[in-house]
Amino acid sequence: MGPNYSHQTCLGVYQVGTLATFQNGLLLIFFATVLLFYTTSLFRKTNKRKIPGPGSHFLGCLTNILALSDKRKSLKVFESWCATYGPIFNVNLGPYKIAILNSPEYIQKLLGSTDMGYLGKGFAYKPLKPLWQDGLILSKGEKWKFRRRVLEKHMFSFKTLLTYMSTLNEEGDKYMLKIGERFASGKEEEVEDLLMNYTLEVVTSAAFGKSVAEMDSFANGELNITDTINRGKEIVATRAFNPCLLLDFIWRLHPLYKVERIVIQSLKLMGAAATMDNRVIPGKKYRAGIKDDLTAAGVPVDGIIEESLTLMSAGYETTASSIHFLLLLLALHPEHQEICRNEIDSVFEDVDLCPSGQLQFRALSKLKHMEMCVNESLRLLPTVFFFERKIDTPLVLEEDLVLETGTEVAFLVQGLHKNPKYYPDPEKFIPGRFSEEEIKSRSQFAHIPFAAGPRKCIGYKFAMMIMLSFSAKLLREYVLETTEKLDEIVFLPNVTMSPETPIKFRIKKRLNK
Ligand code: HEM
Repeated sequence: MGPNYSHQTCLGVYQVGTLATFQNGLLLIFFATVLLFYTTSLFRKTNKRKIPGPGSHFLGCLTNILALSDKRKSLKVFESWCATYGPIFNVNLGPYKIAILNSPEYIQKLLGSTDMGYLGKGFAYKPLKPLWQDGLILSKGEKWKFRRRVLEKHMFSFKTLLTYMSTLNEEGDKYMLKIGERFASGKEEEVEDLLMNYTLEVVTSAAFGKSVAEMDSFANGELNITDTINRGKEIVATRAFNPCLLLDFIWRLHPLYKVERIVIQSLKLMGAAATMDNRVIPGKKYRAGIKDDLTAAGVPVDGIIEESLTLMSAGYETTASSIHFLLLLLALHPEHQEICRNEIDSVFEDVDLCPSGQLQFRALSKLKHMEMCVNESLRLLPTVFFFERKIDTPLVLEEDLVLETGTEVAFLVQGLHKNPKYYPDPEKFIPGRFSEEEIKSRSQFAHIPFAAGPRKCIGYKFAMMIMLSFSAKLLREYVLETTEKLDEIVFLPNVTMSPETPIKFRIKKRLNK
């Protein structure tokens, strides 16, 4: 062997004999292959930690679609996935693979970032597009940024929010009377339709300076806003939960496709009515609405229509359902109702905070227990139970855990909100979880009923004002009771979370005021 190994280089042994050269060549190839395999597997390990989840086995796509096929059970399935799979997991819905972020730390990395690559919406919003067009919820990039800035400045600034108090008082008082009439017999009744009409009224007044009746008169009585939006919801929920129906050629064969055409026509009427100038009636003062401000900012008529439809659809039903769930939880917890009522009484009896029974903006900040109850009810029963992004910039969660560009990333809000690490005894209604100290001790990304970060709900402060002022007026006048049991109510994933059957209340006039 001696003479053949006489020439050595730093890279290895240079052979003179042919056989030796061949053998060593094989060895070299072998080692190179091992090295390549090792480094690529290392590379894979550093960049693609295996993400667990119900969709990670080879039949995942089928089992996940089947698991969600029964709408009565789907919200519970979401919750059980969140409880089982930890801070991140994959769900596989046919052509769509979705990474679910299920820990405040990971959620903060995406929602807390201002990177425009994290602000785009994913496949689940496709059914909304024909209805809401390219309004704020669906738009992205510079268009979204500009419209968001204009709407924040004109519709949701502190100064503008203050002006909504008069509508909240006026409409609130009107609906207290309607509630009194509905429940006068002492029988159990539903209240959801009244809440929907009330929030529709306050949102249209704020956004367009018009009442619902005025909007309808502009459309020559052809418009039923509630029906239009309810049918729209049915269409969106049907498509969103059946990935096949997201394919346009299949959707066109579905019976609801024809209904969608009618809903689109009706929405066009609604958008047009929202943007019409108010009739001049001597002595009548209108709110300005967003039209003039958006026009002045250079938004074209089509843009004003799409933003009007978006604000109305996004704002009224979410808020009505959130009040509905709050009333349910207060009816189930008379002890908290009573604490709220004491607090409300002291506000109503203060002539500065509530002159002539009209709640002032700063009165709302005194309703501390009420606000904790609102936050706790949004934790337990978050109306918007799901939202999603499609990322255009890689998202580094850990050194070895990176979500690539193009990944669909979703948030299952109720599952996150029931993590015992952040909310011990998560099924219980404990408003004290939202005391100032408790809030400070927890990541703000552990409570996301309005999402979070730059694309957080633009109307959340307005929604809080509506919820607080309405429930304060209600508890001042009435006592809420129910024979419902929370764990027996089936909630459906109808775009927003809705009870399968109407929730019944007994709302009695208060005797000890
Ligand atoms: C309790 C009531 C409400 C809840 C729970 C709620 C929840 C949410 C959530 C979770 C998002 C984020 C959705 C996503 O990222 O896809 C959102 C966005 C939005 N919400 Fe709300 N919302 C409420 C009330 C309102 C109100 C009163 C308005 C307006 C009048 C409104 C208008 C909007 C708009 C325009 C967006 C899109 C913001 C953007 O993408 O920049 N919402 N809302």
